Amino acid sequence: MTTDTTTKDTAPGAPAPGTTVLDARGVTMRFGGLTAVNGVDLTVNSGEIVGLIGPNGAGKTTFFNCLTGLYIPTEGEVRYKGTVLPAKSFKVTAAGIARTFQNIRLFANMTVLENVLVGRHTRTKEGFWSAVLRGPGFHKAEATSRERAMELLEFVGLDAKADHLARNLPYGEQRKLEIARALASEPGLLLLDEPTAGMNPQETRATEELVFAIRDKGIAVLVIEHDMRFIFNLCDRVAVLVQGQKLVEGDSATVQGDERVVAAYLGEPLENDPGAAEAAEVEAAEAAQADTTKDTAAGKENDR
Ligand SMILES: Nc1ncnc2c1ncn2[C@@H]1O[C@H](COP(=O)(O)OP(=O)(O)OP(=O)(O)O)[C@@H](O)[C@H]1O
Repeated sequence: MTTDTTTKDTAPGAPAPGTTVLDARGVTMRFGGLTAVNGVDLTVNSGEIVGLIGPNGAGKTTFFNCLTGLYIPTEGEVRYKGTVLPAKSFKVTAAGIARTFQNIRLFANMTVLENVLVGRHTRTKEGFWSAVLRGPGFHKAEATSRERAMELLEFVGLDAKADHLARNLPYGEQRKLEIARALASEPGLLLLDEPTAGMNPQETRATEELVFAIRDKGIAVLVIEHDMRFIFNLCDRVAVLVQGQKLVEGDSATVQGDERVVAAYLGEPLENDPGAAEAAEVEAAEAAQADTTKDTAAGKENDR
């Protein structure tokens, strides 16, 4: 596990160490009669990886949407570095919050590099006419953007595939590309919505390392995930949402040991439950072994 907290390679949008980056207070989101998120407080500080977990339908994605300007909370307030967030998602991105989505949203027919360049648009000052006239300012900005995009691709391990079409990447690499694109807006806070969904154990492990490396660049991270092993390995702090409300918040050991959390998940097996597959495999192998032993014993009986 990478635990190096040096910030020698600090990202441009990274906040000063130890500051509150995100401060959500009393966030409530109602859809008609349904209260999807109910008075949730959550802070994320610089240098922190915070996890948001909860059963299906607990309100995690809705809460994320309230943090990124996709939804305007019915009640409550969200501040980023002390300033109340604007109500438009592109302004939230420009302010310094970037996100990935539960369902990958890449430009499938664009190259890997182009996808990252799209993510840089909130950081390029060159306007429409500059782009049309393609003057020296445009070319310089374009060269800088390409250079930064390639750096980010190298960071996530996709530089060799810069010219591939996004749709031709394997699933795990598409998720990495989404992260590179989000980083292209030079965020101070990165929100990851189920970054390991559909990944195999090796890809999940690589994603864990990538998130640590992002944190080591000074970017605060808030992550939703159903894979508990991933969350508890990764996060400095974990908040548990149940039916729209924050039930518990604390470090991994505190949350894992909280009876209310265990109860909230009862009746709904954890997705990617750590060890469940292996346990099933061992049980099956033991059962098969028992059968073979029985057959052999029976065979020996018959031989007599
Ligand atoms: N746009 C919407 N309109 C109406 N209801 C919604 C909307 N978005 C979410 N909901 C409802 O709000 C509740 C919370 O949903 P949400 O997707 O935020 O949960 P979640 O914790 O992210 O679940 P999952 O882990 O399955 O992704 C659910 O009951 C859902 O049906």
